[in-house]
Amino acid sequence: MQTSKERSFFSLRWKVFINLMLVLAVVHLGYGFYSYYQLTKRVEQERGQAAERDLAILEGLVDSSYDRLVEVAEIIPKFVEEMKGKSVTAEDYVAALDDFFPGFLLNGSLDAVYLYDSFGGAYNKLGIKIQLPVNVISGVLDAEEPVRYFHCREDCLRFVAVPVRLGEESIGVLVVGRALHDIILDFKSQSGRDIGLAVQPRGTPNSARLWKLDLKYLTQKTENITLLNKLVNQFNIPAEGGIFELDNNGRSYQIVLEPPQGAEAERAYWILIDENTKRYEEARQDLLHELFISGVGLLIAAIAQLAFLRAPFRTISDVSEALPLLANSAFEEIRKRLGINNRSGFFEDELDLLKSSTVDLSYKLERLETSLLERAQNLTERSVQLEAERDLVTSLLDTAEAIIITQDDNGRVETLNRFGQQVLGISESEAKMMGFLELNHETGSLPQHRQLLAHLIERKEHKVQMEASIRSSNGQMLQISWLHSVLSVPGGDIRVLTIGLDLTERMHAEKRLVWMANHDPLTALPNRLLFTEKVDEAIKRYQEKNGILAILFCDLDSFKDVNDSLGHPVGDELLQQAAERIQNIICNDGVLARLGGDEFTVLLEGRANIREIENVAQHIIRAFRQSFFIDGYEIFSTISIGISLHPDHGDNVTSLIQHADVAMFDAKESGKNQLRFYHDEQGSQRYERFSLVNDLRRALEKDEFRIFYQPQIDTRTGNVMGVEALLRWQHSEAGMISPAKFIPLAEEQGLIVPIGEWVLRESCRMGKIWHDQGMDFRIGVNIAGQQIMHESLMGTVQTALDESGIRPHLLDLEVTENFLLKQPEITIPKLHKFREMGLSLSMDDFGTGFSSLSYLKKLPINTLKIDQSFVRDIGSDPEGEAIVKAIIVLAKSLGLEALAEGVETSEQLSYLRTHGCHLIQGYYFSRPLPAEELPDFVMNQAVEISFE
Ligand SMILES: Nc1nc2c(ncn2[C@@H]2O[C@@H]3COP(=O)(O)O[C@H]4[C@@H](O)[C@H](n5cnc6c(=O)[nH]c(N)nc65)O[C@@H]4COP(=O)(O)O[C@H]3[C@H]2O)c(=O)[nH]1
Repeated sequence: MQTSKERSFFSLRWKVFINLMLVLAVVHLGYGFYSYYQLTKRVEQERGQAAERDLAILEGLVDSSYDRLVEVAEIIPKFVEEMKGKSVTAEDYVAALDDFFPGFLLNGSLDAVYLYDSFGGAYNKLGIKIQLPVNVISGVLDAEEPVRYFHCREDCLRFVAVPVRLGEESIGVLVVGRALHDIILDFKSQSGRDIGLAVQPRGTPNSARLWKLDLKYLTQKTENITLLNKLVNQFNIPAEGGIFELDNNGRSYQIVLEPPQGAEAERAYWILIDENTKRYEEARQDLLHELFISGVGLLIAAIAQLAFLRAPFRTISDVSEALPLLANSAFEEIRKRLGINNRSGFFEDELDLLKSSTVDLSYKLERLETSLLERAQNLTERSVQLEAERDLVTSLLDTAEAIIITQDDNGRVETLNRFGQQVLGISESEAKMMGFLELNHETGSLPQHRQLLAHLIERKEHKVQMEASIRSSNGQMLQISWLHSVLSVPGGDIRVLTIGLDLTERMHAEKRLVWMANHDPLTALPNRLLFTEKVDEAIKRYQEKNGILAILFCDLDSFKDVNDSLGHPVGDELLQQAAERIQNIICNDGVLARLGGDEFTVLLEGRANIREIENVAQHIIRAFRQSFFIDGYEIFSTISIGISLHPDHGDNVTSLIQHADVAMFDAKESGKNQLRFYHDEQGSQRYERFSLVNDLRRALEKDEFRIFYQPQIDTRTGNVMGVEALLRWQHSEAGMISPAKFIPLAEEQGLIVPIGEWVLRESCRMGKIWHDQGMDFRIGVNIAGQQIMHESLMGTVQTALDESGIRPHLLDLEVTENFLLKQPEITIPKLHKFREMGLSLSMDDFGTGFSSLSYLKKLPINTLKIDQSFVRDIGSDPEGEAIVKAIIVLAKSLGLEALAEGVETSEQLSYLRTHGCHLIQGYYFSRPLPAEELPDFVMNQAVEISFE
C-alpha cells in the first residue's frame, strides 16, 4: 500500500500551468495551421487572379496588334488607289506592295504581305512565307469582312486577311502578317512575367497531351527551358492547357499554358511563367510573424492568467496544507495558517468559502474532539469509578461477615462469597452444583424455608426473612438470619439474593444479657428483679391455689467478717456454697434468689400450713450449722431467716420482702442462726430501722448533702471528658452515708424528686463555674426512675440550665434502663425532648436490668455505661468478659459510646481499650472527688495518661 509519504506530489499550480500551456500550444498550432491554410489558399487565389489578369493583358495586347494589322491592311488599298487612281489593277497592287513592303518591314509594322486573287492564287508573297489554308481566302471573300488568323509553322505569325476590291469588283484578298516579338516584349514589360510561345510538333503520338513543346519564343530562355521540361515531365498537361505550380531547386513557380485565340486547336500555347518563391516566402514570414506574435500574446495571457490564479492557488495550497493538520488535531495551527478573520466579505468566492469552511470545520472538529475527549475522559473516569465500585462491591462481598448467595429461579446456587465458603466449608464451584436448600440446613426448618422461597419466586413477596440453623464446616450449628430478596435482572429472569447473617454469637450474648438481667452472676440464682416477678406471679396465683405463700429472707451471719478477713474470692465462694445448700433443701419446691451481698430470699407456695414453712426454714438453718471448706479454710457461717406470709404480712411483693427482711433483722437481733416470723410488734423495730427517713427529709434543709464528682477519662486523649455527680449524705450523727443506702429509701419515700432537683441544680452550677475556668467536660447527673416519671422533671432541668447558664450539651442525664422500660410510652418521649433540648443521655448500669433490645434501639441515648459488676469480671470470668464485649459491640452497632464504670485495674483498662471501649470511669483513675479537688485532677490528668 502506498503511504502518503511515498506518494509523489505535483502541485496543482504546475498542473494547471502545464495544461494551460498545452491547451494554448494546441490552440496556437491549430491557429497556425489554419492561418497557413488560409494563407496558402489566398496566395493561390491571388496567383490564379494574377494569371487571369496577365492572360487578359496578353489577350488585350494580341487584340490591339490585330487591330493595327487590320488598319494597315485596310490602308494599303487606299494608298494604291491614291497612287494609281480608280483604274487600278491587280498588277498595280502587286507593284505598290513591292514598293511599300520594305518600308513596312523597316518600321516593324509588318513581317509578311500576300496578295491573292479571288480564286486563291497568289499574286505575290512578300516577307515571311506561309501557306494559308484555302478556306481562309474563300471565307474572307464570302464574308467580305477582315479575318484574323494565327498561324504557326516554322514561325508563328498573326495574320489579317481583308478583301481587296476594284470598284464594285473583288480582285482578291490582301493578307498582312506580323511576327509576335512586339507582343512578347510588351507583355513582359507590362506584366513582369516571363512569356513564351510553344508549338506542339505535328505528328506527336498523343495529340491530346502536350508532351513535347517546340518553343518559338521564350524570355529568360536558359532558366525557363529547364522549368518547362520539368513541367512536361511532371504533369499530364491537357490539350486545353492550364495553370501549374512547380517547385524547382527550392523555388516556386506558376506556369500558365493557354492556347492563343485564332490558332489551330491543340497546336500552340502561350507560356506565362512567374516565380512565386518570394511571395510564398513573404507569406510564410508573415505567418511566422503572426504566429510569433500570437504565441507571445498567448504566453503573456497564460502568465497573466497564472498571476491572476496565484492568489486562488495560494488559497488552495494553504487549504491543502492545512487539511492534513486536521488529522493531527492542530486546529490552532490551521486557523493561524488560514487566518481566522481573513475573509473577503462582499467578493467572497468559492475558495474563500472553502477556506472559511475549513476554518469552521476546524472549530467544529475541535469542539467535536474536545467533546470526544471529555466523553472519553468521562468514560474513563466512569469506568475507573465503576471498576472501583465493582472492586468495592467484590471486596465488600468477600469481606462482609455475611453469607451472600445468589440463586437462580430453580434455587440453584450461582455465586457464594468468600465468607460463605469459609463458614460452610465448600468452594463456590462445589456450591454451584447444589441447590440452596441442599446446603447443610437444619432439616426441621426446610419445609418452611422451601415455602418462603417458592413465594418469592412466584413474586408473591418481594423479600422474605427467616431464621434457621445451618451446620458450619466445623460441625457447629449456626443460627442464621436469612434474608432472601428478588434481584431485578435485565431480561426479566428471576434471581434471588440471599444474605445470611450469623446471629449465633449475638443471640448467645442476648440470651446471656437476658439471663444476666434476671440472675445473680455469682450464684446463677434469680436476682431481685426475677424474684420480684416470681413473687408477683405467685401472689396472682394465690387466689386460684390453696396453701400458704411465704417469703424467706435469709442472711449469712458472719459473711462480712469472712469477706473482710479472708478476701472477696473466699467470700464469693462462700456465697456460692451457701446458695447451693439452700437450693438443695428447697429443691424444685420454691424459688431461691440472691438479692445482693449475703441476702438470699426463698419463695415458697402451696404449702399446707405454717409448719411446713417452718420446717423448710429449719432445714436451711441446720444445713448451715455444718462448716464450709473453702481454699483450705474451714468456715463456720450460720444463717438467720425472716419469714413473711401472704396475705397476712403484705399484699404485694415489696411489703412481703420488707417484712421478711424485718423478721430476718429480728432473728439477727435475737442472736442469729434462727428463724423469725414477721409479727406486728416488729413494726416499731422497723420504724427504728428506717428512722433515717425523717433525717432524710430534713437533710436537704440542713444542707447535709454533698456532691462528689468522679472523673470519666477518654483514654484516646487522656482528657477528662466528663464527671459523674455522686450524692453523699453527711449525716450529723452517722457520718457519711452511701447513696446505695439512702437512695432506695429516698425513692421509697418519694423524697428522690426534691433531692434529685437539688443535685441537678448544684451540678449545673458547678459545671458552669468549671466551664468558665476553661474546663470543658460534661456533668453526668443520675436521674432516678421516679424523677423521670414525675411531671416536674422537664421544668426542673430547664430551671437548672437557665439558673446556671450552663450549655445544655454539657449536661448528661444518666438513667437506668429498668425503670425506663417499665413504662416506655411515658419515658421514651421525655427522653426525646431532652435530646431536643440539646442534652445528652446515658444508660446507667447497662446489662443489669435488660429487658428488650428492641426498645434499646428506640431510646435516644448517647452512651451505654457498662455496669461495674461486669467490669469486675474482666480477667476472672470469661462469661463476664463476653458480656462486656457484647455490650461494646452492641453500642458500636447502635452508634453509641460505651463507657465502663468501676474500672480498678490496669488489666481491666487494657481489656476495655483493646475491645474498643475508651471511656473509662473508676478508681483506677480516681475515686469520686469533692468539688474543690476536681480542678487539680483535671489539670494533671492529661499528663499522667500520656505516660500510660
Ligand atoms: N467498687 C467500686 N466502686 C466504684 C468505682 N468507681 C466508682 N464506684 C462507685 O460506683 C458507683 C457508681 O455510681 P452508680 O452506678 O450510678 O450508682 C450510684 C447511683 O445509682 C446512686 N446515686 C448516687 N448519687 C445519686 C444521685 O444523685 N441521684 C440518684 N438518683 N442516684 C444516685 O447510688 C449509687 C451508688 O453510688 P456510690 O456509692 O457513690 O457509688 C458509685 C461510685 O462511687 C470503682 O472503681 N470500684
